[in-house]
Amino acid sequence: MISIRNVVKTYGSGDTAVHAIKNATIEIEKGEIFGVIGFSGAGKSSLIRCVNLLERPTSGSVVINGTDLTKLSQDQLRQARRKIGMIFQHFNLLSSSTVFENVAAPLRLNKTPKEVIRKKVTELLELVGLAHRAQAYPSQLSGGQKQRVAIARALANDPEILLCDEATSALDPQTTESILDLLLDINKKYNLTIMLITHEMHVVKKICDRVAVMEEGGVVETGTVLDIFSRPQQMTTKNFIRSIFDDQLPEGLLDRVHHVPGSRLVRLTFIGESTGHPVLAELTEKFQLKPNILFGHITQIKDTPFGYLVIAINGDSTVLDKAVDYVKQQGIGAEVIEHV
Ligand SMILES: Nc1ncnc2c1ncn2[C@@H]1O[C@H](COP(=O)(O)OP(=O)(O)OP(=O)(O)O)[C@@H](O)[C@H]1O
Repeated sequence: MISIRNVVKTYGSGDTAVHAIKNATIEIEKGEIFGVIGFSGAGKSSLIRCVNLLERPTSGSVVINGTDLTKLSQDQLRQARRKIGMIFQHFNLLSSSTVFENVAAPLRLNKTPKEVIRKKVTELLELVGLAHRAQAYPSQLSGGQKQRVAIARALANDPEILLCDEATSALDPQTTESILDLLLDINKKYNLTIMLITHEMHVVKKICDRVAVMEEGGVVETGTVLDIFSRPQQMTTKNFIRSIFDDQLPEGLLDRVHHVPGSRLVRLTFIGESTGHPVLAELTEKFQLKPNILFGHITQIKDTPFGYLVIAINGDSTVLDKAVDYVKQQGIGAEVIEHV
């Protein structure tokens, strides 16, 4: 659906050149919610703006449904962009137009008949829960309501793709939740492909199917959100996951574990059904171990329960090896993070 191939974006030239995207390749499937996460300056905004050519890549291609946008004429590009809606962190609404007129704007540009516009805008405002504010002006709305208007406007031309540039970064946590729920809703209802950029792992955890992690202009890791949470490879990814659950154990606690010879610290990860598995009881029953829980967290990644436990076990090393293997056979991730 969206193929970002070897995209490079350099601003300026010579000594002052900024290499915002060094070489990014991402494939996004139809109907998927794909997140790009990275710290400030990683190149996320530049990347998402290259998808609809708000920024033209310095090299590389952006292929949407088989068409390379970088090869289109201005007129063809205008046509192609109709199928790509976009929302922004600061909403970008027309302040002197009503909510109705903001949503109608893209349709008026296409010279859509008045009656069709009235019907479509009414439908969209109902979808985003703002039918009763059609005659209000943006200044009379809350941030969440403004973003709802922006979403309605982005959907006016029945796009196949919605690009979200830090769409919830200016909103409080509760409003963020409701906007993310709305995005999930429209993704399901219209099988809309959504690409979003964010610096909040919470956003990725709640709505994304897959995620790419960006660092210094490059994509350093890509995978399903469950994979990324259960087996993060890069330090940046681990740091983002720590913003959701910080498994750094306090020094004092580690010291105590370090004083018990033959101890192992094991990180267990439970996904889906395995969250219901009484594995600690089994370690006691089958291996006569006495697991000591040092850290635990259970959460939901999109629709799937995800649990995370750090335990200390000690005993004979052959028994500990067998116990760890047994846990893995039960479909539970088990990674020995420290031997004492
Ligand atoms: N129009 C521009 N002209 C020159 N440099 C730019 C421009 N836009 C972005 N940059 C630079 O490109 C790099 C990547 O910026 P970009 O905004 O894409 O990153 P980001 O990950 O979205 O960061 P943030 O979350 O802070 O917006 C930064 O060093 C930035 O200063």
